[in-house]
Amino acid sequence: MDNARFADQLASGCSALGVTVGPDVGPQLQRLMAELLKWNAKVNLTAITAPEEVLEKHFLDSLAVLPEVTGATSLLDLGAGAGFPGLPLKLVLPSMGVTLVDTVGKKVAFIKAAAASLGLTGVRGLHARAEGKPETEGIPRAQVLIARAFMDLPDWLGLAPAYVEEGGRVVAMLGKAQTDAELQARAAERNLRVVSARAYRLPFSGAERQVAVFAKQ
Ligand SMILES: C[S@@+](CC[C@H](N)C(=O)[O-])C[C@H]1O[C@@H](n2cnc3c(N)ncnc32)[C@H](O)[C@@H]1O
Repeated sequence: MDNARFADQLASGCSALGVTVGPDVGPQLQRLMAELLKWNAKVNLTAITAPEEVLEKHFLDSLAVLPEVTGATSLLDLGAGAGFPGLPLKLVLPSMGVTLVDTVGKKVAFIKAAAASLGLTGVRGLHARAEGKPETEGIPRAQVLIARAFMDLPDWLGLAPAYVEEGGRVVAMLGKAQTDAELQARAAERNLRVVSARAYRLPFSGAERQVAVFAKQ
């Protein structure tokens, strides 16, 4: 994808999602895509490899949750894989500290290399398994905890509160939308409350997504 097409697709995708990004973000995302595709040719990081799909399914889907994340000083992305949604969010919110955790060493190695190549500060890639014991795992708590495609919602909500600072929130990016009643029920089981829930569609494929935010009762 050439520079002009990338810029055009990013602008129209952001506009469809109702999010705004600064002028530096496009070139940074292009560099991130180049790094991802270069690494992916050698080590399997993601099944999404067509540039148009990387832009939509990784980058724009990550940026779609900017409204839920903006204002946080720290973000913890559990099960970040090749860095989604944490890396694109960091590009738009550069003063936010971001920790990205994964059990797979090569994914964490990529996150670290990509952050270095982009000259990002305040990004930490952590090779660890999240099992609900942040101290023993060496995983820092954050104001906002986020995950995409990580665990089933009940398991995720069981694990998540341990990683959230007092007054913080849990952001769940869901491929399969839940009804309000289902979200309320899942939250109540874990002594959480639903702060917000919002459905959206990816701008080009029209694929359905949902983002739900939870806080401690
Ligand atoms: C389906 S991938 C999603 C990756 C990324 N969030 C995305 O949406 O592209 C799930 C990731 O979670 C990681 N993972 C699974 N269980 C984990 C755990 N307990 N702690 C940390 N990472 C875990 C896997 O290695 C995998 O990279």
